[in-house]
Amino acid sequence: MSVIKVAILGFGTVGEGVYRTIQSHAEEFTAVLGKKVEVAAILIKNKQKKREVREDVLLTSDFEEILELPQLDVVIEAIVDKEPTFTYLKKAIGRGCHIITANKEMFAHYGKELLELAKVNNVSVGYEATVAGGIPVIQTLRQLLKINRVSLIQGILNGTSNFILTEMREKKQSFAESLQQAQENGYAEADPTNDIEGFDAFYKAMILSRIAFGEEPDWQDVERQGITSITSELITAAEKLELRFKHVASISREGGRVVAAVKPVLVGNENPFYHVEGVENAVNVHSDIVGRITLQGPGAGMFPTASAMIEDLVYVCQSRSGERNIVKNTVEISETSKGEQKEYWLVQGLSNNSGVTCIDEVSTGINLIESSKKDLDLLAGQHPGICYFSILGEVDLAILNKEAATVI
Ligand SMILES: NC(=O)C1=CN([C@@H]2O[C@H](COP(=O)(O)OP(=O)(O)OC[C@H]3O[C@@H](n4cnc5c(N)ncnc54)[C@H](OP(=O)(O)O)[C@@H]3O)[C@@H](O)[C@H]2O)C=CC1
Ligand SMILES: N[C@@H](CC=O)C(=O)O
Repeated sequence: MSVIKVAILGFGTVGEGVYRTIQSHAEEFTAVLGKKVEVAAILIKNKQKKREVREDVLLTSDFEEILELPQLDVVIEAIVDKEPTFTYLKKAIGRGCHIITANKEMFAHYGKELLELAKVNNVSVGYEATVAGGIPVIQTLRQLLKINRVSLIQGILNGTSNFILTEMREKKQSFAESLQQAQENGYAEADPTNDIEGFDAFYKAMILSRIAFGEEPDWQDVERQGITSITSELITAAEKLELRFKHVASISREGGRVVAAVKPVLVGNENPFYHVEGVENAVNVHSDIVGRITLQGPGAGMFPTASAMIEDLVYVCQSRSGERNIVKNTVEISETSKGEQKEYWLVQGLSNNSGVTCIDEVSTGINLIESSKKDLDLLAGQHPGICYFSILGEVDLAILNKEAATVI
């Protein structure tokens, strides 16, 4: 029986998960592909560290040794940083290998080049694991995009942030304790700033934007905010309003251009994101024929991510070119959200004489207010201590037992 020879770059949470899954699901690969899949080599940084791999696997810290293997069909990349990753993958494509990556930072920056290069070299690129861990969102979007016109994508795209927010709320743990737990579970990036400051979700949003809308917004125009400003006090105040903090990326086409934002928002029980807890991610796709669909599943971790990569392994072995005939059918959403209309916000740090309509002081120094985004942005520009979070959907004001709003 012929064999598909694979190299895995990286043997951390993801790389080891891919290796172990290839061993544990050997029969399924053979049944689906009609060929055996064999890991020929693994690239690591630290050669002194003990790894549990078969003796016939080449363990090396020199990528050139991998390129020189007599047979190499697929390179599966699970290392960190843009470089040397991009260079390695270009070389792999040049050698005629299909490539599969989990590295969203690298792919958000260089995905376009890699896809073009792959096309020229008649090989395929799998990047399902770059967005939302184990959820097959990229394959689903590819499928949806054939006829449906997508208008809006919203997603909880970072497992670490969602895990931290859940732990803080449910277990009353501190931010630092919750982050440490996420790191121990293998969810966080090597530099967790990427998770908690929203860079990771931003990269994922840009990858989704390219698939769904055929283009990305200007990166400078994307509002990116992480979860570091969310304190236990804010979480408790939100709970009093029966709301939960979720870190949400949204991408849509408005006014002839693609717009995106990545930031924490508040959602109520009626919102599908309300019940997305722990390391789970979820992606809502709004499109004209099917309406709204929600995909939900584990957004990080060893085997969920390995699942996305080994499904890609089947995909690249069965297809012969990168991006095939995707027609970018998208539709504009109406321009109602230009920041003019009044919305509800949870705001911390307002001083008296702010001139805003306060519905209630939910906790000391934390107010529920009604304002347009434009006015609030203006106020925050004048008073940099203010932090504010928009509430998606309705707020049940009956919870507050309040007669009337006041201007403060
Ligand atoms: N963790 C997760 O849940 C998910 C992670 N990803 C992405 O997958 C990638 C890997 O993440 P993860 O497994 O968590 O990371 P880890 O830090 O657990 O592992 C990284 C691995 O890459 C190796 N490595 C790093 N840099 C180099 C280099 N320059 N040359 C050779 N080897 C290198 C390390 O070697 P050594 O062991 O010797 O230190 C290690 O084995 C990242 O891009 C991440 O964004 C995507 C989806 C989910
Ligand atoms: N650090 C990332 C890992 C998966 O992409 C996350 O927490 O979502």
